Amino acid sequence: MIEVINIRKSFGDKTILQDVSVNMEPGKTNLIIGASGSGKTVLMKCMVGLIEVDSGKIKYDGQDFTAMDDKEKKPIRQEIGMLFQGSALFDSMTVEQNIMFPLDMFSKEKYKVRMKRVQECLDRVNLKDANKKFPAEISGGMKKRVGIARAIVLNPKYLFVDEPNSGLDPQTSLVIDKLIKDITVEYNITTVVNTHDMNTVMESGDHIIYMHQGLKQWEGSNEDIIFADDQKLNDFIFASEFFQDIKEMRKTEMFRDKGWRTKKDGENSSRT
Ligand SMILES: Nc1ncnc2c1ncn2[C@@H]1O[C@H](COP(=O)(O)OP(=O)(O)OP(=O)(O)O)[C@@H](O)[C@H]1O
Repeated sequence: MIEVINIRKSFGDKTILQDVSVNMEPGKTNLIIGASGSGKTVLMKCMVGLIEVDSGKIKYDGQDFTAMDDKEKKPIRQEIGMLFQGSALFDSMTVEQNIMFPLDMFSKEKYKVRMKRVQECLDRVNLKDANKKFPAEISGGMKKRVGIARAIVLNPKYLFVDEPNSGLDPQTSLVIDKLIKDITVEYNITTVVNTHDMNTVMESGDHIIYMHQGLKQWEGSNEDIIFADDQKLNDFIFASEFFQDIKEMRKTEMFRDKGWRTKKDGENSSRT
């Protein structure tokens, strides 16, 4: 689990994060959502230590990451996998070499053992016949898969993903979302995803954190979001009439499927 406890961050006289606290749980896809400039990336960078907080704490499984020096942070950093926007692959390396890179840096295993692990990860993300290809020779969706394979090659306990669907078509986005979610559950990873994609929110959001002007405005699951009455959240997620209608339809469906009673039935709404 990653605990974010009362963190604050300003740049000059501009406050970016105002007293944010949140727990990111293992085996869950924890999504950070919010408008451009609301502080999502700064929050994520504070969590991995790329930006130093002004006050507050970040704890990794109970260990106070913010109180550690660089040497003390190293073992935790080795347990963090990262997937950046645009996948950030090395253009001059093949797919295989890209995934091997973290192992070359941190593993003392023999080449054969490392290559076996590379192949396992390639198989896990369902990438076939791409080992010897260069990033320029594969599609955006395949690049994401390579990025995911590289992010999990060291068996991370924590996975940070920035905008997994940027530049992908809706269908490929769903496949990538599912892959991230499946891997999270399978390896019990604490996954933190920064996203603008409402499909991701509705499909993979076990735990959603909505940021508004540097504050944690709302948190809950993709099911809770249907029933949320936070005006700012609703304005953000269900901005268009189309999405508003879908929300109402989904709400009605969920009431029906789960046997909840609605006010429409002439009774008080009740969820159990
Ligand atoms: N290193 C920095 N120095 C000064 N200001 C910064 C720095 N990094 C971020 N900011 C400011 O912090 C605010 C929040 O930025 P952040 O990148 O977290 O937004 P975001 O919610 O991730 O937006 P987007 O969805 O567009 O990526 C912005 O006003 C940005 O200009």
